[in-house]
Amino acid sequence: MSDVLERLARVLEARKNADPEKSYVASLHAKGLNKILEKVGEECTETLLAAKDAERSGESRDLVYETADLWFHSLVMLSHLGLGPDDVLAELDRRFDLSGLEEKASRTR
Ligand SMILES: N=c1c2ncn([C@@H]3O[C@H](COP(=O)(O)OP(=O)(O)OP(=O)(O)O)[C@@H](O)[C@H]3O)c2ncn1[C@@H]1O[C@H](COP(=O)(O)O)[C@@H](O)[C@H]1O
Repeated sequence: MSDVLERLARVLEARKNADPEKSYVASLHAKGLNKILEKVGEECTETLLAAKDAERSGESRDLVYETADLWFHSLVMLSHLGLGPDDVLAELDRRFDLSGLEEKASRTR
């Protein structure tokens, strides 16, 4: 799996102290949590609409694009609150371990 989340998280962290006139991420931090949540909500709605379109048309490019926007703005939200992708990945990892799926898969190999 790519390390893009880690690299992006480092950039987002650095943008907390950047000039809001020069950086989109810094401008979101400067506007505050409500603006960031508004963007997460917008991108969520756009993702749902793109998923319905993808089902109808069989074309998934817009869905991938909107999902990237949603993930990106979710990462900005986490960063604003002192969290990062590692926190979410650790939670997913914990749930995966709990499910025992990995162990079951290795038994059938
Ligand atoms: N991955 C992204 C990324 N994805 C989406 N966006 C921006 O998110 C916005 C999407 O919101 P909309 O589609 O609603 O566009 P908009 O109407 O311009 O937005 P608003 O005026 O409503 O806020 C656009 O301005 C996109 O440019 C991103 N902006 C930045 N990044 C990454 O963040 C890094 C830092 O960005 P800067 O802070 O701009 O340097 C970059 O190097 C990129 O890697």
